[in-house]
Amino acid sequence: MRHAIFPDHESSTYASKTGSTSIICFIFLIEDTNSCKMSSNLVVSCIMTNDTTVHFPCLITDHRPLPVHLAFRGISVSVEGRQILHDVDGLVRPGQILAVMGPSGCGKTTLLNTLSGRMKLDSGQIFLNREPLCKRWKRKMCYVLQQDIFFPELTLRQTLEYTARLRLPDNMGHSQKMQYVDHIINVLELQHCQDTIIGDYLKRGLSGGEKKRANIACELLTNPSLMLLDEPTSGLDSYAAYSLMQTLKKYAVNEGKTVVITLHQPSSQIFHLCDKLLLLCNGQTAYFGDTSKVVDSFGSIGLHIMPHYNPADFILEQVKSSSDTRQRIITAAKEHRKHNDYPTELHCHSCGYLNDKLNDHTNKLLPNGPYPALEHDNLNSMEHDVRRLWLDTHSHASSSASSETSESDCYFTWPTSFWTQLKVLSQRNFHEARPRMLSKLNWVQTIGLGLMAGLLWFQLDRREECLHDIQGWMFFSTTYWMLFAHFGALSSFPPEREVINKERRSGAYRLSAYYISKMIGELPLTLTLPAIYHCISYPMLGFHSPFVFITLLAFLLLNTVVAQSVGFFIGACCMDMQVSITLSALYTLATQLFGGYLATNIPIWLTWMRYLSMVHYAYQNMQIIEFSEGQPILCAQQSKFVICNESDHIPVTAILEAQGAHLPLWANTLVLLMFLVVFRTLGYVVLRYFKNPK
Ligand SMILES: Nc1ncnc2c1ncn2[C@@H]1O[C@H](COP(=O)(O)OP(=O)(O)OP(=O)(O)O)[C@@H](O)[C@H]1O
Repeated sequence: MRHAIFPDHESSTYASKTGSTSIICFIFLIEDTNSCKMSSNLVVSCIMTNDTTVHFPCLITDHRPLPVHLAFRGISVSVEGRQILHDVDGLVRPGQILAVMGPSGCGKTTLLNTLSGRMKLDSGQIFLNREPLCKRWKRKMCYVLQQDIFFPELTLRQTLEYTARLRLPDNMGHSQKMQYVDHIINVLELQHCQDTIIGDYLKRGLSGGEKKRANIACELLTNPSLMLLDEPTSGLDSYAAYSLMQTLKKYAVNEGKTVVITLHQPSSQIFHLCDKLLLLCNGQTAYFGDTSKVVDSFGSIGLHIMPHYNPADFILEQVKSSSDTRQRIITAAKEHRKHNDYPTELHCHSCGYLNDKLNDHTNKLLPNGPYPALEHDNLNSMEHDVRRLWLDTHSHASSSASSETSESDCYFTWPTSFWTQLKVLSQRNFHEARPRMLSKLNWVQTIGLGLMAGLLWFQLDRREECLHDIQGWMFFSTTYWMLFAHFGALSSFPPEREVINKERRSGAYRLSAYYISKMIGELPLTLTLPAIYHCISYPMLGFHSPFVFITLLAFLLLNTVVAQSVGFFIGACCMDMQVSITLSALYTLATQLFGGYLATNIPIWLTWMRYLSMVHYAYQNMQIIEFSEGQPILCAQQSKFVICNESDHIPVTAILEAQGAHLPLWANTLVLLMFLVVFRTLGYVVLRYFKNPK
């Protein structure tokens, strides 16, 4: 182990060679400032490997490219009582690509889910640099899903910038984060499409291959040490697939990344880019070892490849052929485990590294740390290097790892503070929701409707004959904006939920920060259109005081925000859009029916339903404001109000009593605010405790 101090960490490349062995350098920034500035000192810890030149971008303390040595052994996983993986082993080192291959349904994705900590093991062990997999390691790994999940309206660059601001730590300056975005764009050769929107099936944006690269770029931003990629080449043409794999290979080698990738039917070029191969057959290991040796290994059991045949196609055909052949292959793979060339780390199935208390005790007695099995093995030079690497990174990874390590013991911190998350997510929410919520069509609809309502109820007199029309405008306005906000929230949630779940799974931010930022980011957008509508239609109706104008607007907006909260809650509860639409239709229709305008003589046993109607409270308050201010409502000659026998005008109380029981202004306002708080809180609780992505 050698250390060197470099005065200038802006230099992004460090390469050195000593004789035939080159040096991989892990750059650790000793923080003497809040951000990665020119004056900061760098400690470069150099560890011998037989790798080649290494290139590092300017990185940050928390995100130093800690190399990861991934070993898993005896992995068995069941889903719903069915065993998917049986006793699967594997090992991959920094700078290497491990390809997981096998026929469809053999358990490739399940294995990646397991390695990423998203699925529980029945038995087996997963170690990263000798530490059992735990939540803290999630920060050091990325999982690129098969599906490309993004906000379609954002450009590639905006997507990457928001991801960088959210997932890179606060002690990294903004310009550094942007520099890092540039670096990743260059690495993945995405310069030409960085200002193109991601797009979806409605609006064209990035091509399929560019989306795949964008997906990988988002994950690379966190500078993960371990990359898990689920079929990144599927759906790409052979050139795009090869080019992507080449980029990944270059990146893995240059930056010391450990890569595990599932592949369906790779070309022979892609196949040979992978260093290690784990071939699965019905969840069992059919081969694990060097990719270059698989054909020989199959040859040794009588399965010979024809000349010029793609080895990937050949081995897949063999594991899909007769059950006899499959059994032969699986038996040979089991036999291979006993050979000397099988990785030493995978030999011992029953002993743990750090979980095993006995080992732990022994380790304290051993000067070289907790890995007795290696001590006695005949290690080749690579094994020595790896062991040294393990011992070293182990000391950086966890100083407390000498005791039993469990999920709960692992120290986990968010990459950014709550306030950073709140700020960035609010901006992103605003940015992402603006084209959707303030679309041209929505503007046309709002202005058109405002004019229509204004013309329909134009300059109404304040007479009993017009009372029903004034109430009609109020009821229509509250109901329309209730429906608009409610269904808007409902339809925005399902597509967004996918992105949020993906980001939450990778531990990018707190749910609370997301939830509050959604309210903050979307609030101005939610309020804009109803405010425009009100500004157009109410003056046409008969503007009589600025106070009434503003107060009516306030209640219309409060009603809109409350309706949006109920929409979020139902959207959060229902994974199925059809179910949420049905529930929402029932609720909003009931809200209208019991609002107090369409039906005034509600059967006694159903009157309690009106208290569940948010429109009821907003409508009541609007009437209180409208009819208690300005000119009184004059009685008709044949008035239905008893009070008109004694007076020439109708007081507000008489108007409200005609609709049944009513509450004072403050009580209606309080109930509306309670609706707001209760439904927002319930939405959070559902997302937090019932829809928590694993
Ligand atoms: N949640 C689940 N419930 C029930 N069965 C499941 C579940 N997840 C996976 N399986 C089953 O486990 C097996 C392995 O699935 P997995 O997705 O890991 O396969 P795969 O090798 O990745 O397939 P493909 O190459 O088609 O993506 C399949 O038979 C699948 O039906």
